[in-house]
Amino acid sequence: MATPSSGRKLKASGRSRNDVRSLKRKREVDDHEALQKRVDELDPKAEIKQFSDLPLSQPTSSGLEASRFKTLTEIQSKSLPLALKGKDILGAAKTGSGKTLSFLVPVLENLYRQKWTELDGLGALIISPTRELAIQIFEVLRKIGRYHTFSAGLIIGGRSLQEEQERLGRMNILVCTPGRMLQHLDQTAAFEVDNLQMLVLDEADRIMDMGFQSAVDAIVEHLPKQRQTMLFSATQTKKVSDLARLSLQDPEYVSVHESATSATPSTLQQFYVLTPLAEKLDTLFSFIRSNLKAKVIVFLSSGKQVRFVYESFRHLQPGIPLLHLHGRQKQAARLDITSKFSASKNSCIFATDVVARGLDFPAVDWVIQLDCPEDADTYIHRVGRTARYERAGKAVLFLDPSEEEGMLKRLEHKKVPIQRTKPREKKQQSIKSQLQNMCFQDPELKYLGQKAFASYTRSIFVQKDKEIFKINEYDLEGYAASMGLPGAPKIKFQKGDDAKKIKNQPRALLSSDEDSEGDESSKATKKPGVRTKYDRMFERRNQDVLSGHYSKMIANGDQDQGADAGGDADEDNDFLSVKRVVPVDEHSSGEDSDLETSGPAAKVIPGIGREPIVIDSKRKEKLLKSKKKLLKLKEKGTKLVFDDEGKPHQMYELEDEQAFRQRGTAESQRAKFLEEEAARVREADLDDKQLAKAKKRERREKKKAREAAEKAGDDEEAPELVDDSDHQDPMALLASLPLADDEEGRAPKRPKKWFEDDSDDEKAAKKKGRFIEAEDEPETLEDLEALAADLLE
Ligand SMILES: Nc1ncnc2c1ncn2[C@@H]1O[C@H](COP(=O)(O)OP(=O)(O)OP(=O)(O)O)[C@@H](O)[C@H]1O
Repeated sequence: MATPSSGRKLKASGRSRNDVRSLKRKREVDDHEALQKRVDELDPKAEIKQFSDLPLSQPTSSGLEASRFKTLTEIQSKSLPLALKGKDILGAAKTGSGKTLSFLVPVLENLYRQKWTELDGLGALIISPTRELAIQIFEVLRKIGRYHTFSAGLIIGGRSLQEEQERLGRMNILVCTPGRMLQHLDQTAAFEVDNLQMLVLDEADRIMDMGFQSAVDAIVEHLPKQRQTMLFSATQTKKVSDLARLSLQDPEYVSVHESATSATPSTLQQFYVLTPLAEKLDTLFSFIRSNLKAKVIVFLSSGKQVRFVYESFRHLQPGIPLLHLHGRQKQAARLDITSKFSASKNSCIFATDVVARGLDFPAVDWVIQLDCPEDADTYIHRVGRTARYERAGKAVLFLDPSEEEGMLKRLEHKKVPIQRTKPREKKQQSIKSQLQNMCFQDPELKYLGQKAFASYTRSIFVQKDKEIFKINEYDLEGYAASMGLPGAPKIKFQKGDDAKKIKNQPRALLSSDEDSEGDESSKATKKPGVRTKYDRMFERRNQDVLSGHYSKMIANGDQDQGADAGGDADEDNDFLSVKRVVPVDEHSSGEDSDLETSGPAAKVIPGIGREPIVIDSKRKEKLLKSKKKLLKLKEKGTKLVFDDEGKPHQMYELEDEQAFRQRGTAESQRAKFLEEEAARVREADLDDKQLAKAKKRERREKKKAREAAEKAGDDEEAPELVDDSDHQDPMALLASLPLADDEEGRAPKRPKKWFEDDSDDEKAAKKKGRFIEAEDEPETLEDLEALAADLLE
């Protein structure tokens, strides 16, 4: 391709525009042919040291030069000649050793040599496991590819699908995350991949593992089989099944640390400290306090752990800027945080494994692994955030005594040199009481702590390597206390969960809104209720990591029911939950009463079922004093019966088994019970019948008397038939009312509406019929006798 300077020279010589164009084209053709020839002649085993010695196009060479890349790293020197020749590559090299250029340079070059244009569609697809890494790769591509005319795009979600769809059709090179890419392949009609020449998987072992398995397999299904495929990772494997899944053809395995004595950079110093679970927050805080001028990354096992440690340490103000990063933050916030950390000279970032792979933060001094990594590979990637590209760096792994033996064995097996160190006694300080205080005063922090505790315990429980992670050997009570919690929350475990599968699940599957800090389900289920000043406060304070937790706490008040539904379904997947045992009167006296201390004007109505209600204004107080309102909030009560001594009992209680057996076998007791009950029913039946008979007789007599009075035309005397005592007795009064068949007492007939059918009339007639039947139906022998006597009369 002609550079701007060559164009100016040609113009100056006075040739016509067409001449210039055809000359330019010829030169390009010559360039391409010469370049192809150089590549064909390139010895793949040649030890090339400089980029300038490689057969590279002018735009790529210029881009590398402008980015100040001159000398090749070992992995680049070994893999680039092969990759430029179009070979499939399995590349393995230590963290920070320059793998990114090992695949980006061939991507640019191989498309360039094929004279790829916009009309040719997608030529290369680069897949990364995380958004941050995809962004980073894209940035490097932009830097070294700045003189090329290819169009390149970043497909990582976080913006509207439609927006991405519109641009997708025009892209030559795409950097993407698996989930989003698959979404486009399935949904974007104009997106053609039939022409694809190259597929690259960065952090390939991670992309090929369980969490991404189905997405990656589905993506590969869409791609043409005839292509160049390159896999890179610091922990690359030669798993045959993976190679088959990606249909690699005679891949070249390029490994630069297989023969090395260590799998980690030689400039990295690695230590571990034995610190029981209950002391590790103290040790971490003491460490941070002693390294205020350093740039530190602290790895934790879950987003909730990250949030709790970040939030509580922030309150303790250790004297160094604190940041936190996890997969559930909004994309913009994540970008902001990564760039803040990159730019900072001294700061401490608490993070999940979302930053463990590939991220190239400059000049990180320390990598602390507060929670033990799930395996040695994760360890290697985490420590790889420091000591990058020949720089020095230090890493400390915190190990519970129960984890020591198992983890050291795994690290040794992976050629990780690590030595024990001890925290300085003098510098060790305890933050336990401060955390207790904070949790007591701040229910949100306590809630966050409980969630963090649960997620930590869960992460231990679901770990596959039981030689390292022995759940019963951790001092969980002590850990809860060290977090400032009033007790270890009860955790309900569900067996059969696969740690890696859950952990590695693409976010799109974990939550429908992969960017949202909170989860959709809780949004959807949140009922409109009384907005308290705390609600308003948290809406304003949406920068605070706790606000999401507060709203969940409110939305998911039935924690104590052990339900945990809706609340944290996003991350917990509901295979375990915090299960607080709340005594009946706890709200009034125990734990949650500290809600009261969180606002001077706030009151808490305790013990009305699911959650305390914070009242912050007189109007609301009045509102809630209404019995009707309270009844709505109340759970349905349980019916109790009281014995002679006034003790409450459930309606149905199981009696003492021994006493039951003493009374005979169940069968005999049943027979006896049936017999007794039958006798009782017979007796009651008799009484009922007699009563009914007496009433009927009375009614008949009254009717007769009334009829007699009517006949005599002496209507005024009729009421006299109802004596005084009858007025007191509602039954008697009812009996004096006109009967249903009595014309006078009948309600005036309603005019029939047009849309009415006759069924109502029929029903009424039937009803009437039944009523008359019931009135006159003889039930007993005495009834029949009375009826006969009536007839005879
Ligand atoms: N040839 C080179 N000359 C100078 N610097 C280089 C060269 N290659 C890479 N680097 C620099 O080295 C650092 C690490 O490179 P890169 O991120 O590619 O490492 P990596 O092997 O992919 O690491 P990880 O395994 O952690 O993903 C980057 O800052 C990059 O700019």
